[in-house]
Amino acid sequence: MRYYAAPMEGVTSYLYRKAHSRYFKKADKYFMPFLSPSHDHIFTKKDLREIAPEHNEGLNAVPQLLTRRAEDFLWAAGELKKMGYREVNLNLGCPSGTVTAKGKGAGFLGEPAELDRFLEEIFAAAEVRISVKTRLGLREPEEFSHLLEIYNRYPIAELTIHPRVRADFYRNRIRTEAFEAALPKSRNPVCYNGDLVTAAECRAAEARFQTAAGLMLGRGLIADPALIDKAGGGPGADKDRLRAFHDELYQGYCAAFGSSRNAMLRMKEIWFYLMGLFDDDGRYAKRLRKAGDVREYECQVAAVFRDLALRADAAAVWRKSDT
Ligand SMILES: Cc1cc2nc3c(=O)[nH]c(=O)nc-3n(C[C@H](O)[C@H](O)[C@H](O)COP(=O)(O)O)c2cc1C
Repeated sequence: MRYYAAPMEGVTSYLYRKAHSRYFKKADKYFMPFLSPSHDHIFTKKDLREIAPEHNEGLNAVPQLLTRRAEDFLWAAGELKKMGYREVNLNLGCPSGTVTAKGKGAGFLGEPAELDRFLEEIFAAAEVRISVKTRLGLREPEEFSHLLEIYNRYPIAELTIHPRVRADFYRNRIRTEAFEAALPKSRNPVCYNGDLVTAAECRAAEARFQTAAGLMLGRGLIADPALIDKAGGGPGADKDRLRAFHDELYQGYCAAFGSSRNAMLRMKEIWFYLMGLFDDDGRYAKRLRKAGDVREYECQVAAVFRDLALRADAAAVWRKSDT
């Protein structure tokens, strides 16, 4: 089974991809957090840093676009092709209110006729492979049968399905049975995404979705960066490897931001998930979260590595706070 790293805005930057692939089993694909191509067809500095080929060397990195304008998608896909990318992913899953209000991300799923026209235009003209990351619908999982009819009209390189609707955000029960029903009906290769946190869960998904082209890991992989190693029967991470990974990432952010404070804030996003791998009753996580300056942050990180044992499987600590 192929394992992919999910795009996570604010978490899976190019520095994250680089450090992850250096210390742990490389994902077969790393999907990048979305870029929103602007009407004036200029990438921002931040976008350029993410997609720079030299920042993604040696990785199968896939840029993702969030837009509902075919013209803007085609411009960005053309630029990405010039940079050497062979696949571009379309975001049809983002549930954020500011995104869906503009009919983008999961919001686009509520306008199937528009979406069909958009897909027709981009598939007619794009010179790169186009993959799609979708939810089951905007409001109801029943919307998916019509959406799948539309997807089946186009040669989608890979259709990643996160079996929730927009209204579920990233919480609520995952609708596994809806994914299972859709899998044989897709004419395009399908990838599963959602709530895989332990190696046992990954292996169960492999067994249950044998015809799937891949499994995409999001929060579970941030919580346990060795999850792909473990799913393949390999060893988990020890504290030394995790510490080296942490330090490389932290130092990378300090250098890239020119500010250790901003680097600390970025690292706290990662710790929100990564604390799940440590046997903590909540006290260390709280101290880390509350660290007000860099010295305090570094002390708390040292304490976590010194005092806490690693769990065999990461705990999905984010479920408690309903992210
Ligand atoms: C903080 C955060 C940022 C995310 N950013 C993106 C994104 O940029 N593009 C995207 O398609 N999905 C994004 N997602 C969704 C994830 O890619 C994934 O679909 C979701 O977390 C469910 O998978 P998981 O249960 O394995 O985490 C994001 C999710 C989270 C929690």
